[in-house]
Amino acid sequence: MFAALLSEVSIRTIAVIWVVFLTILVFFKRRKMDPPSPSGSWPVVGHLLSLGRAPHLKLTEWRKQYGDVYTVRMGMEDVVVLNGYRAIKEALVDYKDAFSSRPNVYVLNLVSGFGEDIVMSPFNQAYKEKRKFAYSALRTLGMRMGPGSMEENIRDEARQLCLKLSEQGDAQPSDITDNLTVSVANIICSMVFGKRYDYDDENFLELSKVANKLVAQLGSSQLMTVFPILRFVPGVNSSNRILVECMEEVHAFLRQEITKHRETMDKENPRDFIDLLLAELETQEKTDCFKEENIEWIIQDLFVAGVETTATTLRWGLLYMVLCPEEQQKVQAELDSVLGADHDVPTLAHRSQLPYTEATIMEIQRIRAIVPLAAPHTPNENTTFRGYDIPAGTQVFPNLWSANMDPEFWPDPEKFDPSRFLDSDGKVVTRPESFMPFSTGRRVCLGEQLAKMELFLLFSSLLKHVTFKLPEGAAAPSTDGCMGITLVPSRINMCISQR
Ligand code: HEM
Repeated sequence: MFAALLSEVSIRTIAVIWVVFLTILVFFKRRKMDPPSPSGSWPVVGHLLSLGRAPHLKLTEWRKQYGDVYTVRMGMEDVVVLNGYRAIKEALVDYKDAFSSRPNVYVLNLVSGFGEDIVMSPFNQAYKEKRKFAYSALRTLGMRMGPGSMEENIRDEARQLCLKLSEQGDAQPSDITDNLTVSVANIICSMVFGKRYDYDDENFLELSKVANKLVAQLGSSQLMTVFPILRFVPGVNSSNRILVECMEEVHAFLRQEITKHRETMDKENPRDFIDLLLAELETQEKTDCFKEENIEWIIQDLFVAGVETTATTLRWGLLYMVLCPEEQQKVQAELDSVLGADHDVPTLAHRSQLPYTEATIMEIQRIRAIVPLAAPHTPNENTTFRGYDIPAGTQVFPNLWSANMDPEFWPDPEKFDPSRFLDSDGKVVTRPESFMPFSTGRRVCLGEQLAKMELFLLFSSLLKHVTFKLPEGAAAPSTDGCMGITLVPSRINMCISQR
């Protein structure tokens, strides 16, 4: 009986100790902390319906309620959204080792050769070598002086563009999107292929048509980005097929150009980006990180990431110039005072003497961040950020729009006001906080310097030679824009008068 009592007591004791132990364990074990998430997530679609056609606006609005770091559900997947300058900088700069990779997203993988390029490459040794090479090639080409230099190529395009607009005349209001796209594409062609194309060159027109189709298709493949399974659904998967066909055409063209370069190149005197790539390939073969197949994908990156972005920024610029004619006049007055009666297009040396023009370009990039959610990032491994657990592979969106439009840094953010970027001496404020059109950290835009050169030379040349106006009695165009792979303004017909 004693033995039975003992065993009952000890069983009870053991049970109590076990319960206490488990309670302590549960209490002290740190609970997995997910970032907060807005209500209204539906099965299968998650928050997609609430995000609507302007996700950057909804995500920025949710910041007020859910803070700088929160989660939204995109279809069946959780996405962490970083809002505001501080959270974005902290993640992409202070935690750069954690947040510099790219997630596994089917459509993006498809158009990047499954990470063979730079933009969508996971953060690894091969990425570092591709980016290092491309960065130094752009620098090498950018530092060349005189005829054939990057600056001279851009100035040539600026002249051609102004000439084209003067030929069109000002009788009929017109939209100049296509002209801008040709100019910017030709700048990349000069840099990559060592030659520009005439506006009516058949090869060039064909390539532009395919490239535009590719970009448009990418914009309309967003449903497949969220639900990759749709690529197996007959009928619905047509966009997948079109993407593949467009890419095959682009790559066939690129292969031809690469072959021609290989046959004619002189290693000692690289003419352009392709020559530099081919020369690099020979040295890189030793490390095995940077291979033949990367070449086409890196070149494709320069076109996909470098043409629509720059042309779209210029389109927003002209839209704000017609909406704010007093700002257009201020820029033109500054250009006239510095350039005088010189009819040629400005040079980069004029930049420091044209602070208002420079500030206007910065304001255009602030008020309409054309890549409002940057490109998706992901942590390489499970990461704790601001007390939240973010598993490896989770998509992370840096909401650049929320930084550029943050009222704490930019009072009355919807007001177009270039003077925000000038200090009390009228000088341009360099590196202002909370201004991130090119993102920040390790994956910051590779073409930032080139884009800045293009924006300055093309925008100042246009305003030096031409005044843009809305047709008499026309309604003010919307500044909402439409989200594709970039935030694009609607096409607007403008009166273009020679100055
Ligand atoms: C106004 C024009 C441009 C804007 C606003 C812009 C903006 C951006 C943004 C926001 C990103 C994503 C950064 C991130 O993931 O955090 C990016 C990446 C990139 N951009 Fe640009 N871009 C522009 C022009 C260009 C040009 C002209 C080129 C090259 C010719 C270029 C090449 C790239 C590349 C290669 C990446 C990927 C960088 C990486 O993942 O390491 N961009 N750009």
